[in-house]
Amino acid sequence: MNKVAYLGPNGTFSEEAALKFFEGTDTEWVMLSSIPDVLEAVSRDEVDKCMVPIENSIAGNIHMTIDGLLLYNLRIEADVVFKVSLHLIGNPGSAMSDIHTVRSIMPAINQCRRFIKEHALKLEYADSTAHAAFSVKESGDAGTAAIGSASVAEKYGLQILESGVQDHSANHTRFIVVSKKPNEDTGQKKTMMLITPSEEYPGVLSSILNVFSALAINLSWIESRPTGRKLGEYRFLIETEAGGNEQRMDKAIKIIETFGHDVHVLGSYATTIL
Ligand SMILES: O=C(O)C(=O)C[C@]1(C(=O)O)C=C[C@@H](O)C=C1
Repeated sequence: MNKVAYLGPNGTFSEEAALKFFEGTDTEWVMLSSIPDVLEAVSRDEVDKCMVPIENSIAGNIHMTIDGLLLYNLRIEADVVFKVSLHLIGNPGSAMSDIHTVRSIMPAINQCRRFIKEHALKLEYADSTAHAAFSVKESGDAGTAAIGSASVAEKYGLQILESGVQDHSANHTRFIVVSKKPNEDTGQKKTMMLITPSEEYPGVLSSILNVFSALAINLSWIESRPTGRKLGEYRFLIETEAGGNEQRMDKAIKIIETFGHDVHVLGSYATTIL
């Protein structure tokens, strides 16, 4: 049996995605109240794995997940694409015209910037969409609404005041399944690695990217994060569309290492579209 953590309380998108992805497996669930807490639970061996959001098609990368992955030196076992539809949800009896404040987790707020601006709503941040919905319910406040899923509205007895409030109707969040151990699975299609340049010099990133291009390895994702040592000094997370067990990946890593850069593979995995 696997012990799997995700962002709670009941009704988050993380919960919906995790229940669907692990459906039919023998799983014990652990709900935690923030994304950093979920990743920390894996690092402390309190759970075997977790499922966390890493990127959204409207709002972009979720840095608290990326930074937690790096902080705790965790591995990626799988990635999972999940369709997200966001709604403005308020207390029973409240109307759209009553709402002056909107509450949710930052990535969800960032997916709805246009709607929030149009209605000149004040922002309040919560640790999850479900926590925002729960606190709106608990307060009974008619002027504050949450941004969350249709199922969380139903779960907490709230009403949908406006549906589909995200900036674009097509909206997907990519989740990753994270553990402490490297993935032994042979069905690997993508590889995530952290590349830390030996030093800063003009063209350092292009020297790395050229290696993948020369070996015809497509990149599916790239993110730069500060090393924290000095302003302007970065390390790069690069995801390739090639499995870690492919010869061309082995070759790419060896060449990049001969440049003196550090290459750390976070995992090799396949994408599931839920
Ligand atoms: O708050 C939730 O419901 C979550 O599962 C987190 C989260 C996120 O942080 O991206 C997950 C999917 C959606 O993009 C909105 C919120």
